[in-house]
Amino acid sequence: MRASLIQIAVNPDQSVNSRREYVGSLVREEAGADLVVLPELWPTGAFAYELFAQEAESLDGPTREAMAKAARDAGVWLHAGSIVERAADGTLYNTALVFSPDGELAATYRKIHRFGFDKGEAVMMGAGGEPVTVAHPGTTLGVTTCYDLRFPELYRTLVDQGAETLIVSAGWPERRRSHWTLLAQARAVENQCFVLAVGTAGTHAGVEQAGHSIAVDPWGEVLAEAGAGEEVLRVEFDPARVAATREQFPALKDRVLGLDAPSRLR
Ligand SMILES: O=C(O)CCC(=O)C(=O)O
Repeated sequence: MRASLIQIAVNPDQSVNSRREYVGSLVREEAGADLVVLPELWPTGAFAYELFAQEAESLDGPTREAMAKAARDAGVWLHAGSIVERAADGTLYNTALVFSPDGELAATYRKIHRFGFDKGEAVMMGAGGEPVTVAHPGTTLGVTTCYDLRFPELYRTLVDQGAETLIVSAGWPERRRSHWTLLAQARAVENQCFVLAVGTAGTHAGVEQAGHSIAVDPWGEVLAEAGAGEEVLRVEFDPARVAATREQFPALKDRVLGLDAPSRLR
């Protein structure tokens, strides 16, 4: 399985349309990959809150059109990062789009854990409520977005749904880069899954981005890690290692279920 993690900078001087063209051209260059993954909210930038309403689009909008075409042209499975989705009732969502190689929209995922506490997407967007897996022919994908990475119970749910490769599409700040790396490895180890975590580079809306997209194997070893700048991180892995790891070290079988705490502690 060959995966390409496209780590771009969200340059505020570039129009959203020209960024769509740019990202489409980067996806086309990955023809031959089995999976291409883009970061969270790359059309606007994850922290460019003032653009959310202005650039919100429906699931039939310009990003879907551009990314469907890029997936088709390249003949790849494409996790096209996320967009600010405007739903029919006007609610905004941080919604990830996954395309099959014929350009069909194979899945959408509305981010469940909204970031910002009392500002940003936490107040501007609705919360998704459905964990999403995708039956890629090589491996079952679990689809997650950025802040979700801090909530292990979501990943356990995805594992229960059959996920073997956990995708984290993000716009993670440099200030908490150590958490990013640590949590990506933790989610891989505890779930005995591959983790493909893709962030953005550069600075937008005054928030320096961590970059450092990372691919981790089911033993927690880092297969590849990007630097801080724009980069395409290419990684090859054998999805059969998930089953092999779970057989050799069957910790998932020792789970004790039913210990759930109240859903909100504060
Ligand atoms: O949890 C974090 O530190 C970063 C989360 C974030 O930036 C996001 O979800 O957009």
